[in-house]
Amino acid sequence: MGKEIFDVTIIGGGPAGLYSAFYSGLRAMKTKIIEFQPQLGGKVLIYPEKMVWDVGGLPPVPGKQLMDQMIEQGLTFNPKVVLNEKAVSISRDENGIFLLEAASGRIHYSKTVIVAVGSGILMPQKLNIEGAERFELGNLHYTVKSLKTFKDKTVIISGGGNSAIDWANELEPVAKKVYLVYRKNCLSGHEAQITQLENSSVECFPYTTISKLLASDDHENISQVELTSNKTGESFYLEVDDVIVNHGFDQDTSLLKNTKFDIQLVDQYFVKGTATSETSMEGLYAAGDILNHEGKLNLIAGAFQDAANAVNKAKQYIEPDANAVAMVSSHNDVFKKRNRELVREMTKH
Ligand SMILES: Cc1cc2nc3c(=O)[nH]c(=O)nc-3n(C[C@H](O)[C@H](O)[C@H](O)COP(=O)(O)OP(=O)(O)OC[C@H]3O[C@@H](n4cnc5c(N)ncnc54)[C@H](O)[C@@H]3O)c2cc1C
Repeated sequence: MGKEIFDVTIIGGGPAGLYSAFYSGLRAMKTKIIEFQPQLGGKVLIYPEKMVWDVGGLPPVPGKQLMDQMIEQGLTFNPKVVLNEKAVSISRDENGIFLLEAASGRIHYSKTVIVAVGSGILMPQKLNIEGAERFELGNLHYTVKSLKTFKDKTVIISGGGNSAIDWANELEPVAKKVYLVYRKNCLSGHEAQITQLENSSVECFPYTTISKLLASDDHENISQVELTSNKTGESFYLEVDDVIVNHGFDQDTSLLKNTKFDIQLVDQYFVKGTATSETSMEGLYAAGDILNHEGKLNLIAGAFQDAANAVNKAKQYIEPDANAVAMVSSHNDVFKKRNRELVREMTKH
């Protein structure tokens, strides 16, 4: 089978990658997204229940809804989406075509590349207890997908960082009882969140670790946890309905280090680029949290701007006579047919 060459291949399916895919379709380029996770959404997958206030033009919106809308927009022009695919290195052939090698052994061919890998591949640090993984389909959670799941439940949260504290505070009014266990004496979170926690009914166990998980009769769920004090070595048991673990994330940032040409990096990770998303390699652009430049805004709003700039540069790289920027959507012919359908729908009632 001949190799299929795309105009733009975007590595990373978070906000920057998704908006790049939308904009690339808008500029009529053949587009592919490669994403390691089994789903699109990027870091927003970590906070589906948190309210996001600072995306321009949107009233406060839960992360999940924002993510769903970004995915819908990103897929407007039907880019090819390759999930469960880890890009491991980038090289170029003698004709300047980029070769993206994946862990699966596949090679993706592209005229241009947009690196939108955010903070790299994030995997939650798992509970270090033998056999714990068998409860992951039951009541052992590494993220809070929906607060409702924990309504009137007895929940234990393990972790002393920002997210663990946030979850404890958010679950306190929803759950029957919330316990928080952490290895050290102090919590490392925002002052206001810690004060809220201290004034709540959340019961905290410092210097404590979950040392054992005891299964329910069906063997699928945890019914009790054994907690051990790091100071005295003494153990005790708590009956729980759910266990939430937030021990941070393992980060795989190897892609740019394995890349077969020099890309200028900042702090050995971030791509040193321009305010218009160019990197030190022609034809290769960056967008979102991975990009570093003087005007960089590490927000979703900033990712959108980087993405549009990256796509505009990619378009001109492939077609030097193309306009530097795309027509605004209200005047853009590609939306004419869709607008007619939308107006018909809006005026139906
Ligand atoms: C808890 C939390 C709350 C936040 N709240 C807000 C907020 O309220 N407002 C706001 O504007 N911002 C917020 N942010 C920041 C915002 O989420 C990021 O700025 C945004 O997600 C960056 O998007 P991105 O596409 O650059 O990167 P990411 O969202 O990190 O997406 C990168 C994607 O690339 C994939 N990837 C990485 N390496 C590879 C590889 N080698 N091969 C294939 N795929 C790969 C990853 O799996 C990931 O899906 C928050 C962040 C966190 C952690």
